[in-house]
Amino acid sequence: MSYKEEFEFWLNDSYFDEDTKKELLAIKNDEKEMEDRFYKELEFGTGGLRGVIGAGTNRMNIYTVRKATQGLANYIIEQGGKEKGVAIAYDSRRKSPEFADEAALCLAANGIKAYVFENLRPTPELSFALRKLGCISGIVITASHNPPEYNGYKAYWEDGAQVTSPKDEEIITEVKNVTNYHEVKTMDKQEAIASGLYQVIGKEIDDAYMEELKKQIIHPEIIEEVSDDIKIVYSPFHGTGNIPVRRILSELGFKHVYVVPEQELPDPDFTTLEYPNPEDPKAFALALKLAKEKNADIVLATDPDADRLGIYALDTKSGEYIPFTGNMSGMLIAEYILRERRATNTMPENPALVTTIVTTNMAKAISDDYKVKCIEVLTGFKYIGEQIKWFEESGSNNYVFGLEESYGCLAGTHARDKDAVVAVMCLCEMAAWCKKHGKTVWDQMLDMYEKYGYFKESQYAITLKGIEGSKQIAQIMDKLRSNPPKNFGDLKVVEVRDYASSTIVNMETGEEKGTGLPESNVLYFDLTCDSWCCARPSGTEPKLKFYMGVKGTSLEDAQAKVEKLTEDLKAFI
Ligand SMILES: O=P([O-])(O)O[C@H]1O[C@H](COP(=O)(O)O)[C@@H](O)[C@H](O)[C@H]1O
Ligand SMILES: [Mg+2]
Repeated sequence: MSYKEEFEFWLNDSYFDEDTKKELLAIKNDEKEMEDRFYKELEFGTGGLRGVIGAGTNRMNIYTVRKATQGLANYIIEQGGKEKGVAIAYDSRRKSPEFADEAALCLAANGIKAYVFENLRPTPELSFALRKLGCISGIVITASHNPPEYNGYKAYWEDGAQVTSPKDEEIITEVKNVTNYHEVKTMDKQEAIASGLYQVIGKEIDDAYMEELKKQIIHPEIIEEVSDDIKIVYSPFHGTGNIPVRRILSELGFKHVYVVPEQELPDPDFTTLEYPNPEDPKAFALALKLAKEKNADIVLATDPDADRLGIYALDTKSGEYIPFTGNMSGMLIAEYILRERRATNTMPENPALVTTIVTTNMAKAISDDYKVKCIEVLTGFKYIGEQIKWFEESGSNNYVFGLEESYGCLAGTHARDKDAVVAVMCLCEMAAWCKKHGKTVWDQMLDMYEKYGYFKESQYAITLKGIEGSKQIAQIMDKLRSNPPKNFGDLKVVEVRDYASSTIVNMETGEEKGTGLPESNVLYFDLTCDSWCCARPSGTEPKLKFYMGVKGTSLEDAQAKVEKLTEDLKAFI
């Protein structure tokens, strides 16, 4: 069907409700809007389905949620997993509880039991819950840190990680095969509850999740020692982190935790923020204000589904709060865990740290220092989750820590997705360790730069929306691919990795080798002087992302180098 036919179908078929039709009637003279809403179906990207809430096949609404779920249900049945059930969580976004119920009732109508959280919960808790309950699959209704007009659908499999290839493709095929909306099943909620196909979950899972988190604490005695002195400001950005983060910090004995009052309660409009993303410094305005009033040591914020953590730490010398990127906070936690596990003899045999191809190279320097293997995977925490599954299948427990540049990490294997609740906990333990040793978290970061090297990374993204935007993104990638730059300013391109064709080409010798990773639309340039840059279309937002990294001789030198590389890279776009 053309987009116009699809539009007419939604407008006229009895399957769609009156509000949906009203919404569509209002845009009937707006060709562009009509095309954007109907030219395709929402696609599974890095983090499942993600789209603007509204009527249309390319939007998040009860019909697209049900259809995706029918596809998932068909797949579950085909895989023989029907008896195991599916766990469902949702965040504080507009329509999140409704979409969660739609998904649950579609599963129930297919004879698959749905375990639905009583109210909002963090994404990592769902990852934990589905394994705890022995489910075949899991769903989180969330668009993570995207702007308020978005919602989404993260899909998990039995091992607790978001689906990767070939499962994602197999599920997508099943969803595509649902061509008739009338084939999508649903049932009455009361009936589903009465027949035992809709079960509400809550406290028992929360308690078990908290217990698992606590197992990651290495030095409870240090927390106790400094608990009177250390001050923490925290914001859940109107999302799911509020209750679990407060609870874990209080149970561990942290006494001075100040939650940003304006951002404490769920709010689907994220009224106090432009963009509820800890990557955005503007999102920290209220938290930093409170931190100054309280003279806090550290300032923490989690995104709405509580799988990303952003931090600022007080530099007592300048009196300023210093922002930490996801790479920096990830390294602080990684170094602490690796060091203290070595010191306490609690490191597993053949330990491994898992990072992604766009994560800081400091990860490699630290893991070398502690004789820990560093494994690099594609962008997307699901690939880190997949490694944990493979470790487990091989009968080992090598996994120590996993992190990516986009503010996500995971200590422990209770969840198979990034977990900002456990990250807050580890970060606060590390901050307590710093306090005990008379230094700030920023001092610790400086010590790490001095020891491992002044690694500095940056990101540059261009937002290109809609059909035109995705064409432009494809064109830029094609241009870079067909005619790869030989140098970026003074930095020479040593190797070009094209993850789409799984090849690494040496620019001097022409020698070719494989990337060893699944195919993905990513171009990576290895440059001279320990520098690199990388381009990839985002799988969750209409953006083309460029990542770069350098190694300097001092903080200032690294900063200048990364700025220069960013400018030189812009010349190719
Ligand atoms: O959005 P979240 O926090 O669920 O996070 C998701 O998207 C991020 C950004 O992906 P992309 O660069 O493709 O937009 C990924 O790094 C992350 O692993 C994934 O879980
Ligand atoms: Mg998130």
